[in-house]
Amino acid sequence: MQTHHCIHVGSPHTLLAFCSRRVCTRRLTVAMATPDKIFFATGNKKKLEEVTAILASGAALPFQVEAAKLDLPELQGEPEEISKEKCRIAARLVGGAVMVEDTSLCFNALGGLPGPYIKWFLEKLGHDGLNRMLAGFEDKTAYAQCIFAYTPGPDQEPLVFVGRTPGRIVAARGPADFGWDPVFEPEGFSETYAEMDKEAKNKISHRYRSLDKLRSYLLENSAKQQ
Ligand SMILES: O=c1[nH]c(=O)c2ncn([C@@H]3O[C@H](COP(=O)(O)OP(=O)(O)OP(=O)(O)O)[C@@H](O)[C@H]3O)c2[nH]1
Ligand SMILES: [Mg+2]
Repeated sequence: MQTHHCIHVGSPHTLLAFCSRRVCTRRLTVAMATPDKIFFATGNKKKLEEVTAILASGAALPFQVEAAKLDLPELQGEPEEISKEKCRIAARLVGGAVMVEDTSLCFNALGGLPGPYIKWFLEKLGHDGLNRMLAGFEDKTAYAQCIFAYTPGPDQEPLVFVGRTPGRIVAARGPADFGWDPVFEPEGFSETYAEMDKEAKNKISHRYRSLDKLRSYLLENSAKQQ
């Protein structure tokens, strides 16, 4: 029997095994195991409520999702990179498989800003201030974006899943118990996120769209292991 000395090159969700023998061109693709438990790391109670409801409303998962209450840093840069780096930090802190998400609110007239910095804009300006930022523009359209990042462990590169819901910025309507929900009216609806039933929001939201992609990935990946 020949002995192959293979090196393993980690890509986000596969282990690619390349044989190091020059004559051998064999390349194996092995799906990365889905762990039994995945932490959802966030410091935001409302996000956790929505994630719990979205996961409960879909197909049964072959792994457990456990909340990890962490105070994760607010990073700057491109939204996908922010989410990935947040995920790397969380994976080191929990020492295992983890998912995080980073949420942006992007005004089209402002080239996508405030984007990932919406937390500070909302905190400093409030709902009225967010509306006033668009006072000089005809275009009040915006999109809500959620990017889940997932890694099976601290030594693996995170994968990202982008979910977007288009809409527009309006004067605040509805309960003010979650961030900018009162000023965001999703396209095709006459209610703001805040005025909608939780269930209705969770069927069309940026968070649902992103988490649904991650869920499909995890289900597919765990099916491959059966
Ligand atoms: O009305 C809203 N509807 C939503 O669906 C929603 N999702 C997030 N947010 C707010 O937007 C900022 C994102 O910043 P963010 O992603 O860094 O979140 P965060 O710092 O609160 O938690 P985390 O980073 O620990 O997970 C924070 O102010 C969040 O409160 C939302 N507001
Ligand atoms: Mg944050």
